[in-house]
Amino acid sequence: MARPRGGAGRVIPAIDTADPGRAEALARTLAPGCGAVKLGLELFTACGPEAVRRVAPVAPVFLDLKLHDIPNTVAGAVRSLLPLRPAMLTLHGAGGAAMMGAAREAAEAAGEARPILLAVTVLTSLDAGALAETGIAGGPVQQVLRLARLALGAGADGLVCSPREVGPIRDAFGEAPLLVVPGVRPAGSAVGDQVRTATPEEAVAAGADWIVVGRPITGAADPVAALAAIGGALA
Ligand SMILES: O=c1ccn([C@@H]2O[C@H](COP(=O)(O)O)[C@@H](O)[C@H]2O)c(=O)[nH]1
Repeated sequence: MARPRGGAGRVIPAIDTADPGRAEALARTLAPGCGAVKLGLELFTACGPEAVRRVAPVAPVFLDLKLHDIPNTVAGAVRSLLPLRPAMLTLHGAGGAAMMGAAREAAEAAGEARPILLAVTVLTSLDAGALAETGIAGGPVQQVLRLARLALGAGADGLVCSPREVGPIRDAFGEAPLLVVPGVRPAGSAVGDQVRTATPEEAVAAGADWIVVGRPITGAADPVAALAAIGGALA
């Protein structure tokens, strides 16, 4: 999947539902106005690979399963997912270099069709206090940069981070890493459980390649119009 040049191609709607019919229908209506669609844990735990098979013919799939286990197990999970031909796949950077290296090695078996491997850094729902409760002092930016270095050194193609860390990552690592950014909220929309947020325009201006937007699109009265309004305002 090529790096987007701007506009609607930068937007990845997060389709969080347990209903595969709704997922497929949303993907069909949103696909012409976006770069890919994101399917995650809610759909996959409800319906498994079949849900991905239904959506994959409609739009490139960012499969956000956030794999996090011992290296052998994660490598096996990546091998099992390859037949679904996801365009992008996530694993947790906190799983460590050996785990991410094993995932990369397993993904290589797909050759040209290898999914983009993205390391999730610090979840966008965590602030400094919540992160400290997990034993990590120093705040999100420091931890994101630490995990970014580890992940990029271990073979990840890019990172998932909040809009707040995009600038520091670009300063530290330049243009090479692909940056996929959730925690994005159009001005005036409900933040919900997201904590480290910014607007779509702010995220892209900071250097995000793709932005992930879920509920502000899927919960809108007119999801196509909501997506178009976001994509249309982006550089
Ligand atoms: O740090 C992360 C990593 C992944 N996500 C996922 O992105 C979407 C965001 O949905 P919204 O409705 O726009 O909040 C969701 O699927 C998360 O699992 C994230 O938010 N933060």
